[in-house]
Amino acid sequence: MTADISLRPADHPAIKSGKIGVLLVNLGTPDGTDYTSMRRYLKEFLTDRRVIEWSPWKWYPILFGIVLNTRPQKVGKAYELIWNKEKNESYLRTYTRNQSELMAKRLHDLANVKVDWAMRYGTPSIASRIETLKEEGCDRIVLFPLYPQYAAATTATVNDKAFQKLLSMRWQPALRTVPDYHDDETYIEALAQSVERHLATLDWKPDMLLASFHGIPMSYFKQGDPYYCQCQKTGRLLRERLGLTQENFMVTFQSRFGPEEWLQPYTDKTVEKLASDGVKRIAVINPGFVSDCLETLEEIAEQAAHSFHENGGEKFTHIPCLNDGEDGMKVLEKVVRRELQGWV
Ligand SMILES: C=CC1=C(C)c2cc3[nH]c(cc4nc(cc5[nH]c(cc1n2)c(C)c5CCC(=O)O)C(CCC(=O)O)=C4C)c(C)c3C=C
Ligand SMILES: [Fe+2]
Ligand SMILES: [Fe+2]
Repeated sequence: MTADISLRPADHPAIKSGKIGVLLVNLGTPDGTDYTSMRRYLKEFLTDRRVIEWSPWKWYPILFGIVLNTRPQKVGKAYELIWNKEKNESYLRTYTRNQSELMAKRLHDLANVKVDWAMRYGTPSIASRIETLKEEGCDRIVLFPLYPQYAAATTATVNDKAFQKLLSMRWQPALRTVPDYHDDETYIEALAQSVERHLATLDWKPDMLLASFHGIPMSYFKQGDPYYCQCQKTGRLLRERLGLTQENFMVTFQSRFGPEEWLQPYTDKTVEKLASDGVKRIAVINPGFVSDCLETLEEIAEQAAHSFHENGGEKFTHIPCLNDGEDGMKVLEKVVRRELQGWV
């Protein structure tokens, strides 16, 4: 039976439709480096149960009693060192916005597609961007968590947040979530070329290349998170493509948080040990980060470099993330076009 359009009340809202949205989502970032902005950001981040899986009964007294009183100042100072002063924002935000604008240009042949970006924590929120895409007529949305390797703490929490928004909508858009692309050949090639191009600008060659990924607690891995295995595979494919061996290439894990055991080997301890063992020249790449951010620019390019030199190392270089460069955009475009199949 077809609906009788004459039954439509005069005040029934006119709803646009027929378009497809592509929503790029990265982790998030504080709006400023001041205490209040940092605290707001960390509170949203660290109350996410996909990130901290401890029961709130155990975690909240520590979070609200200690962490949120001390960490905002400490991390705010670190953010200040890597703040994009020209735009007054973090680089993660700058790169994510640029990726969205560049993606829109690259998809110009698809007239019905609109591209936008959001952050899991902070602004612009996933809910606000889904709302806008829907208002603009998108009844289908490709949701792209910008993580090459799947982790519940990153990919799943982006998906959760999007579906949570859909819970409140009468006319939901169809939602497609983008899977990981940890072994995609365009991605591996882009990483390899970024290493080769960067090393060609130096007048020295590294004795060791570290591929440093963000860590997760070991318990998350034991419960079935595929993240560790995907990082290992990305690392192996990159090593093979670069023609390196296990003597001069290592996968390590950084950014430990809290007292638990995290994935090992730890990047900071490895950097110290390599220097103490007499390795003089190292390079570090962060294949799991689509864009440079606090964890790459401060923790690796600043802190790890400092610790390498303190312990007797001589040359340290950080290879930038793919960011909004041509090769990185090619990877993101390939994944998006693959996921748009059947819809365009
Ligand atoms: C238990 C805590 C954390 C888990 C698990 C975790 C996993 C995880 N994180 C990223 C990527 C990023 N993390 C970033 C910052 C950051 N991460 C944590 C904690 C966990 N992350 C904290 C508390 C912070 C904030 C800074 C700090 O207080 O140390 C960022 C940088 C954001 C920026 O604005 O620059 C990224 C990116 C991945 C990929 C991951 C698991 C796979
Ligand atoms: Fe993190
Ligand atoms: Fe960190």
